[in-house]
Amino acid sequence: MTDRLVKEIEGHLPHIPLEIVSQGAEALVFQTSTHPYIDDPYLKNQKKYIVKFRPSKPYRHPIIDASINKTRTIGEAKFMTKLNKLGINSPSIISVDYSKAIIWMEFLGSELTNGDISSFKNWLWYLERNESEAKCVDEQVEQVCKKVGELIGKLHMNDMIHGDLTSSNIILQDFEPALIDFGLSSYSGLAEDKAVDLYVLERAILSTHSVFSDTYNGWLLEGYGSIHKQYSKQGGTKKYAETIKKLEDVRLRGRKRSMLG
Ligand SMILES: Nc1ncnc2c1ncn2[C@@H]1O[C@H](COP(=O)(O)OP(=O)(O)OP(=O)(O)O)[C@@H](O)[C@H]1O
Repeated sequence: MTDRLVKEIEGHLPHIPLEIVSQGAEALVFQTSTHPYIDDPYLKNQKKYIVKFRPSKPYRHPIIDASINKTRTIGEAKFMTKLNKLGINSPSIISVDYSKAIIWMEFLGSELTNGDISSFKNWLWYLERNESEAKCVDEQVEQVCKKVGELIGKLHMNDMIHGDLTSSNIILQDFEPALIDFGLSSYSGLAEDKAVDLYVLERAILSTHSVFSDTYNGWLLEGYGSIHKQYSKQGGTKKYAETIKKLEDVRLRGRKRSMLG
């Protein structure tokens, strides 16, 4: 991390111990042991919190830059608040400072035995590297994949689109999946948008967990379908059929694009 970024975050949060977790194009993500108020006993992890900060971009006009960061922080925080309200597994928001582009949130997940965070991706990789083939497709993996599908089903039944569904944006907390990273999220009831969300995850699974991708993707869609069945009174069965039909179109477009290079 550059000195400029260190200074910027230290200026906003003096005396708060911050440990960098990730530096993306859009945001810096830190882990901290400090809760801004009084510790909340309902949070899954005590003494461990996440601070997501969108730093200023020196190549943008400062007023436009501040406005973009503020809008994106508000967008992400609102989306998370709605998820929290609907009971769709995701980090609880602890505090948001729109003008400083900071979201303080619940830390989800734990360390795998190799020290990596228990994202869906890291867990599947861990199994692939350390366990037998049978273990990579055992009942527990099936359950987790189906739960991931159910989670996305709930999201889509509420006309919410993640926008960046990858196996690293799904964190396992005691084998219960939760969604993170809503920087590209949006709201849409269109089957096309939901199909693209599913397609992004399908492609991510194919490229990151290629050996068992067909099995994993099959289970994910089973879970996705089962939630829609549960929501049949709200039109879930019809919505599922429309989204899956669109998913076939999106896959076809993807194949055509890759054939054309
Ligand atoms: N609530 C959380 N609990 C535990 N770890 C988290 C949490 N939020 C983020 N992380 C960790 O930080 C990493 C980066 O977070 P995130 O994906 O939100 O940032 P980003 O991709 O840089 O953001 P953006 O896509 O908005 O630019 C995640 O992959 C995960 O390892």
